[in-house]
Amino acid sequence: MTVHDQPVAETPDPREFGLSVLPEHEIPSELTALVADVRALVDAVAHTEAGPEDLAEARASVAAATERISGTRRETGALMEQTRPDGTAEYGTLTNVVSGVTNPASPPLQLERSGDGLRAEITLNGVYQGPPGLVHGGWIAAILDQALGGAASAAGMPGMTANLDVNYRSPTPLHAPLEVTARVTGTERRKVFVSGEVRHNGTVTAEGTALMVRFDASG
Ligand SMILES: CCCCCCCCCCCCCC(=O)SCCNC(=O)CCNC(=O)[C@H](O)C(C)(C)COP(=O)(O)OP(=O)(O)OC[C@H]1O[C@@H](n2cnc3c(N)ncnc32)[C@H](O)[C@@H]1OP(=O)(O)O
Repeated sequence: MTVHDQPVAETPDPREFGLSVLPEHEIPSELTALVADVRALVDAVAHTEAGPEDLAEARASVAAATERISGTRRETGALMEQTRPDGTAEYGTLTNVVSGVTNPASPPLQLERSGDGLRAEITLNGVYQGPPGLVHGGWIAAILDQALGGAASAAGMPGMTANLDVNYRSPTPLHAPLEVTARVTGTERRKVFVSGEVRHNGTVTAEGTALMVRFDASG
């Protein structure tokens, strides 16, 4: 069976594409807690005014921590398998730079099924700064790309972004709750058309449309 033959609601098993898959329950809670701590560390480093002594001590602690956990490494590109309430499986990339649950370089973006697509609430700290006090437009595009690709994937049509179009309607603030939404708006052969928005206090700050081209599993 190819991706093209599958019913829209059924998410293809990434193992069919040669990707490795880790069930969510096998990710230690200590790892997700460490990811949150490292995000806080990145924010602290970006904004610290500490003196040389404290900085040198912090650097030694970070080096020791890096050494401690570097012995074994997971394969890049591994996917996490979650079980939906109806018992079927759902997949997301573990180290994805926009929403990877084990990647502290990603913002804490957790997209969930909602209505006709996906939705997330996220607050971005100063690490994601572009203009003073505002979110960098590149990160807004990245978050929209992830939401749009995720919406296609959640609808059973995972693929690659062929085209992404973003309109920035109003400045997107840092340190403020944002709502991200995305949905599939149409399909044509392997083409999946998606649209999505970022909102603050109900006002659209950015909107995006994308063309996702479904993976060709036929060979
Ligand atoms: C299973 C795994 C699940 C994991 C999911 C977790 C969620 C992850 C969410 C991640 C989110 C983040 C996602 C990321 O970051 S994805 C990373 C960024 N994207 C890329 O790197 C993609 C690079 N490009 C390619 O690989 C190829 O060009 C693709 C695959 C896109 C198409 O090459 P392919 O050889 O396969 O297909 P085709 O050429 O036969 O074209 C097919 C159809 O598409 C039409 N077309 C093609 N390009 C364009 C274009 N630019 N504008 C308009 N139309 C275009 C084309 O005319 C044709 O139409 P038609 O003749 O049918 O009418």
